[in-house]
Amino acid sequence: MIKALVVVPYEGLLEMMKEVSQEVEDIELHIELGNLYEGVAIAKNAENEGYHVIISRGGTASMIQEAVSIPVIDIQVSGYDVLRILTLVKGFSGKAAIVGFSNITQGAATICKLLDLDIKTLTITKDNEVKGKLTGLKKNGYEVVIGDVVTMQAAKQLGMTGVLITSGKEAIMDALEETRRSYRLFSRLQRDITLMETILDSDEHAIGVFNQDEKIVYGNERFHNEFHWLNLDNATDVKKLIQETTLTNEKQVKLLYINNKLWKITSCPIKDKVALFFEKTHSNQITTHSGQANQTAIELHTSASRTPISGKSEAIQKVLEQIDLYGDREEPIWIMGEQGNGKELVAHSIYLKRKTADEPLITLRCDVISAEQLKDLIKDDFFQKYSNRIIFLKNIDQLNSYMQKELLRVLKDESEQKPQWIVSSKDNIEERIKNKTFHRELFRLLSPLQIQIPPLRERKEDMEELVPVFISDLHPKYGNKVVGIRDDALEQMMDYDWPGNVGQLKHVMEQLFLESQSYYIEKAEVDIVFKRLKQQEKWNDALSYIDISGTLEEIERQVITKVLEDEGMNQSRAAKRLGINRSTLWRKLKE
Ligand SMILES: Nc1ncnc2c1ncn2[C@@H]1O[C@H](COP(=O)(O)OP(=O)(O)OP(=O)(O)O)[C@@H](O)[C@H]1O
Repeated sequence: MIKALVVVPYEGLLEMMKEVSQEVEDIELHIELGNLYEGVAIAKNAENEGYHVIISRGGTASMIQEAVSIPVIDIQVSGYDVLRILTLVKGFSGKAAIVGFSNITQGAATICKLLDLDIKTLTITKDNEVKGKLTGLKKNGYEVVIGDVVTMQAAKQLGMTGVLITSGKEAIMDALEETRRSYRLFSRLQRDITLMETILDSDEHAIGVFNQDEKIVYGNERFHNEFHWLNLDNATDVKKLIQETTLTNEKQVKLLYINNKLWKITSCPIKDKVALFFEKTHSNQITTHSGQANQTAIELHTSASRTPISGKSEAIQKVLEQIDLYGDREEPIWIMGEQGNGKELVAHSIYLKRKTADEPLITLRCDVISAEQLKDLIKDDFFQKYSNRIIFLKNIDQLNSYMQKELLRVLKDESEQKPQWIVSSKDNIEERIKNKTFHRELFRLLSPLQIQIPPLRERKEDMEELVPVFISDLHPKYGNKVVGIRDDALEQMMDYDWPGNVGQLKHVMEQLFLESQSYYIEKAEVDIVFKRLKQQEKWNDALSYIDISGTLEEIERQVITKVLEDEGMNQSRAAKRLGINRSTLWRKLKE
């Protein structure tokens, strides 16, 4: 049974519709009175309530059509309706005109022409145009206006005679026939759409279709599940991809990192829209490794760091030459050096030399990834999938022996093509191989080319270049209050051993920059920061003896014991340092 809502703009039609509804059996007709905006509001509700079709008339029908997505049938003004009204107005004295939406005026104009009647026809596109048209007619001596409800209302306000074109039964029967036709067509289309939607919803890709303003117009179930938390409209990389696809009108494939996840996105132009297919790999499940807040195992650098490598030492000059040389080759490169020594920076420089297209550098954080995650990646053929990419295995020495073996299996698999590898590790790797904590074969396969970066303490002259570079790097962030460092302050810095190397120097420079009181960083300021640094080191040292795998009480006990030792077993001094009184300290030791 077809469920139709009839929105009638005037009462007479309501009565007639009620009469007709008694006669039809295949359409369930619900009739409501409502003109223009009222009618639209009623129709919108009906759509939500599951009506199949809406039937209305004139301007109200046109406005409803704009507002709903189910079929809207217009009770057309029939030739009989116009003839009926023209016969009526023939008896009127005074000039007459027909004013209304095109669905009323078009037919009327033809009939007037055929019958050679002197009746003017004026077409409106919006209800608010009626008043202006009628005012003009009145000025030109017209007294009678024929039209829809909206025309009647305006005529009344202007003191003109308004004649409503009412719909006869023939027009209503025609509309019902049209309702049946539209319903059949619409249900067939709806069935096809439902089938297509079901197919798209069962696809394992997340699919989103965007218009040229980068606004989403369709998303399959997967898309909404994956991205309900993400306002994709604002993801700049996605926007860029849509713009590029629109511009080139060509299919594009990109790896994008959206909210900590790696996606392979295929972007296709479809008429004036762009469809994005988001491919999910196991790597997407790689999120935070327990204990390492906010660190992801896979990082994607679409534009790798272009920080220039500074340093005038022979060691750094050699590194630069090696980057230049190895940048043109394809074999794996192993970069060795202490923590914070620029290994990642060197890896980025090599990537920038080697990359051929706009592909991102894929960094696998071996210090963050879990065995489970690595297994997932291998199972998902991650390394084969990205075999035309450059993959940076950062801190490879952090892999446990099981994970080393898994990786080795990938490397030894002759049947598959491999990505270009860049690897970084601490420089004690030979020692690790000797004491069998690192796999010799893995090292051999990944290190045909090697770059060794000596620690900063062995190339202190580099600090003369690094310090001003870091100061100028801080200007955009904190302003240009500091412009340099006093010679004696720099010397003081050079005396230090820098266990955290350039990364630590960079961090200390930031502290000095922020704390400095003048244009030049003074030695006294360096002293203060160093004092704090040494205190910190002492604590780190102490903490390194403390095993944090135990309960809070066990850890507390270890801290108390360490402080006590530090204070020569003097309980008063230890209690003071810990901010507790002596009896509490004593009690805690006894527990
Ligand atoms: N020669 C250099 N010139 C300019 N900046 C440098 C240089 N070496 C290192 N840096 C900077 O020092 C910081 C630490 O460097 P990077 O992260 O490359 O070290 P790493 O050896 O990979 O460290 P880790 O082993 O701790 O991960 C970065 O901000 C990097 O840009």
